[in-house]
Amino acid sequence: MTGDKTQTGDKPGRLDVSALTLRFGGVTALNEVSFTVEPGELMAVIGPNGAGKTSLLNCLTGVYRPQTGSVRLGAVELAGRRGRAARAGVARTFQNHGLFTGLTVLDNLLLGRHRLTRTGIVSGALWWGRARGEERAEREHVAGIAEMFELADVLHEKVTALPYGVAKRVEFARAIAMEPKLLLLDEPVAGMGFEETVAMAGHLLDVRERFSCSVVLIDHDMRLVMDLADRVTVLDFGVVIAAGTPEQVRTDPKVIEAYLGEEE
Ligand SMILES: Nc1ncnc2c1ncn2[C@@H]1O[C@H](COP(=O)(O)OP(=O)(O)OP(=O)(O)O)[C@@H](O)[C@H]1O
Repeated sequence: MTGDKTQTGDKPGRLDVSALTLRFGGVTALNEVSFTVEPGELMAVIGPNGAGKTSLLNCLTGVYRPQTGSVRLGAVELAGRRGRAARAGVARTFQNHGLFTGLTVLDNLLLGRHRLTRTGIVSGALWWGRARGEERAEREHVAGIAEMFELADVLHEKVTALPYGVAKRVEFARAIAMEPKLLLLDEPVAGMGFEETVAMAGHLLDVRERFSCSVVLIDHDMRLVMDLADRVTVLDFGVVIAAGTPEQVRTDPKVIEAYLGEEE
């Protein structure tokens, strides 16, 4: 079973976050947070330090169990259901990439495909021919993704040998290899220089053009956010203080006030 059938009319791949409240003791990290992301849409979630962005991502992946509220991806309820998110088609990148550093780029990308491969270990042993055929197809698929992310030259390198910016790109590519319905990007350009940031922004645009997954992007780089997002949700002390297009949010007095003193 992959999830609860909650109501008819749920759009596959639509993220529906509803009245999410998460407390840590006396701290309310998220307070009645609601928003939706349509398939193919890029939603940026921004806010000053401690606003609740990471807590939100952890609720979307079922790592944190909110006290109240729901997180639905299509018809599947994810809130508090650890382990269900990946099966439901959620892929996430991390602030400090979450790759297997001792493995090659190719193996990391193939591991991203694991959820999607049909032949398990036992059936693979029984149906060796089918397993071989599937493996070949997987390698070809992954090679195409590596090409898209300009990783073809480093496919057989171990991740540990790669510069940080390239490793972040590998992680992004691995998330795409999972063919996600919902892609969660946690500070994809953090720690990158200007050129690497521009390159990453290009890959983000590429992904938006070629795939129809819903995307939630968290980043402190306002230029990236404002350039790429279709809509922006602004959190402050766990509360949604503004939501709208980048232009609407940029000029919102509540947002300007929340960020006063935050800029370098
Ligand atoms: N595991 C935890 N235990 C207790 N309090 C927590 C925990 N995780 C987060 N918090 C608190 O919840 C609030 C929101 O934190 P969160 O890390 O989600 O904010 P953030 O917007 O991601 O911040 P940053 O931009 O600095 O990463 C903060 O007050 C934080 O101290």
